[in-house]
Amino acid sequence: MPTNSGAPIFCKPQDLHLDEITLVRGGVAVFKALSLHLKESRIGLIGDNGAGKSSLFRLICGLDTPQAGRVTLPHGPNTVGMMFQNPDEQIIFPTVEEELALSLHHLKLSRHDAQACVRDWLAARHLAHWAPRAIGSLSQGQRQHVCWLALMIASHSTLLLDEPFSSLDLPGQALLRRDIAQAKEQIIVSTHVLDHVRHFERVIWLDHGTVRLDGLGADVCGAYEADVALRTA
Ligand SMILES: Nc1ncnc2c1ncn2[C@@H]1O[C@H](COP(=O)(O)OP(=O)(O)OP(=O)(O)O)[C@@H](O)[C@H]1O
Repeated sequence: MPTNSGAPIFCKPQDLHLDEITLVRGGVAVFKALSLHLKESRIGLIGDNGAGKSSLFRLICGLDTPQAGRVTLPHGPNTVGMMFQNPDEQIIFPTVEEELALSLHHLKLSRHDAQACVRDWLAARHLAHWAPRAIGSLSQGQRQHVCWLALMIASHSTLLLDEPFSSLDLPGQALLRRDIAQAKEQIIVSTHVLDHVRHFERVIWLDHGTVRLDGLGADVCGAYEADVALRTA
């Protein structure tokens, strides 16, 4: 049974390699010979709309296959979990406990036992009342939170979070920031709100499918802000 209580234990981060990736979507080349080595525990992904952030995530988790090049995940694709920009693209079950039970499929439990595990896990996080709730009765932000819970209860090595703060209220954003800080998994966050990644050890600025800048969060976020200020002056 996975837990997230107590002090964070950082396992060895994934060592993801993208080598000379070319990806075409809708007839347009999103990436041409893109190479990245992703090994840090916390990585931010920033850039304008259409820069390629979601496309990069889709490549890493195997939803898209590159036309050329290779994505290498040392521990296999099942160790990568993704939180979609739109929770409705991710959630498939009608209740919270059923949705979270899906994340435990690797334990090969009966449906009854998996849902009991989910209820215990939620109770340990003071969220027992969420278990029976119908997904249809949740707000967009609450559904986004369910998607995050579904990732946390699973046993992935790497979590890809595509604009995970976009629908969350201020308390929800603070709680997610705390969860991200404490999580043992490698986490890559795509966001337009730079303060969520400015403190990260690494931020990658994507610009029309290329890496414009790659380095310390504070440096890369500052450079992107300066560029945006110039372009919008
Ligand atoms: N389903 C699709 N079919 C064809 N082209 C797509 C599709 N989704 C995205 N694209 C194209 O791929 C490029 C990269 O889009 P992507 O969604 O990866 O950008 P993004 O950086 O995540 O943008 P945003 O900040 O708006 O979420 C864009 O040129 C976009 O038009």
